[in-house]
Amino acid sequence: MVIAAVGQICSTASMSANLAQCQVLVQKAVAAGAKALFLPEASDYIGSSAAESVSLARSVQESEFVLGLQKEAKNSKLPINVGIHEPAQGGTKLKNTLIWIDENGEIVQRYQKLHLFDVEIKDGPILKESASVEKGSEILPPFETPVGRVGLAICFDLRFPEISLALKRQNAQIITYPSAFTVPTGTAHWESLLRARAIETQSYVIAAAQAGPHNEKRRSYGHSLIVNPWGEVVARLGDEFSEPQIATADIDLSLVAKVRAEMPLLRRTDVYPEV
Ligand SMILES: O=C(O)CNC(=O)[C@H](CS)NC(=O)CCC(=O)C(=O)O
Repeated sequence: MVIAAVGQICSTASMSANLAQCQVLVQKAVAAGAKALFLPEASDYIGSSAAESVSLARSVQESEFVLGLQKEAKNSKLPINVGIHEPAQGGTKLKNTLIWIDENGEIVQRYQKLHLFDVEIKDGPILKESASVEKGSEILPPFETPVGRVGLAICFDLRFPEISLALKRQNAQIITYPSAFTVPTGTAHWESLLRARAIETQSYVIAAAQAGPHNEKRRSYGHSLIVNPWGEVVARLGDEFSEPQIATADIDLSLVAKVRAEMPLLRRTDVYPEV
């Protein structure tokens, strides 16, 4: 068994303050004996407008946030999965990406969010991610890590089971959903969707969440979770945002194998398409 840590922060437009929050979480994860730390979507910053978000984006070679976390990973020998922004080609948009920094501080995997969050909910959030973000175009194959074989997805991707099913078919044992869910949609759907993805893929689901007010206009739901392949919540945080927090869980890969062996989910791909 190995311990995984899920981290919860409240990012603002200040990259240095956000890095400081993540540094606290690295120390907490190391103290808890974790072998990997999972951080939320957009940990580097959350801007108060599309224009501000685009103007803050830096390449990983020039991002004080990413360089700082690489140093932390290397010094602590702790792999870190973290959501960031990167400038897209042309300079008018950015990419919403998720990187895996290994225990040597190297960026070894990168996934670009496939589904963008464009919503107009009456009395609820109005957000148009596609105005400032370029969508990704591929599912990243799962890769080996000290906590198991990890498949990457981000936030709103959670609502599209095709990605998690494809990752499971490619042998993922853990699926990540780093997020910055809105409060109304999180209240209604967050835990149900995460548990459903864990149950139907018979995988661990690790979902690090942004929590609390990022600026005057925007607030996130929090409630970071780790769910086991039987659908049980094995680590949970609340909506706290006053200080960065972690929760940890044992990742038991023999449980993944047991659940899959006891209840094989054999797809009828002769009837519906395989994803
Ligand atoms: O804006 C940034 O910098 C970081 N990106 C986000 O916070 C994204 C796009 S606005 N948030 C979501 O996808 C929330 C999804 C959600 O809440 C749901 O599916 O219900």
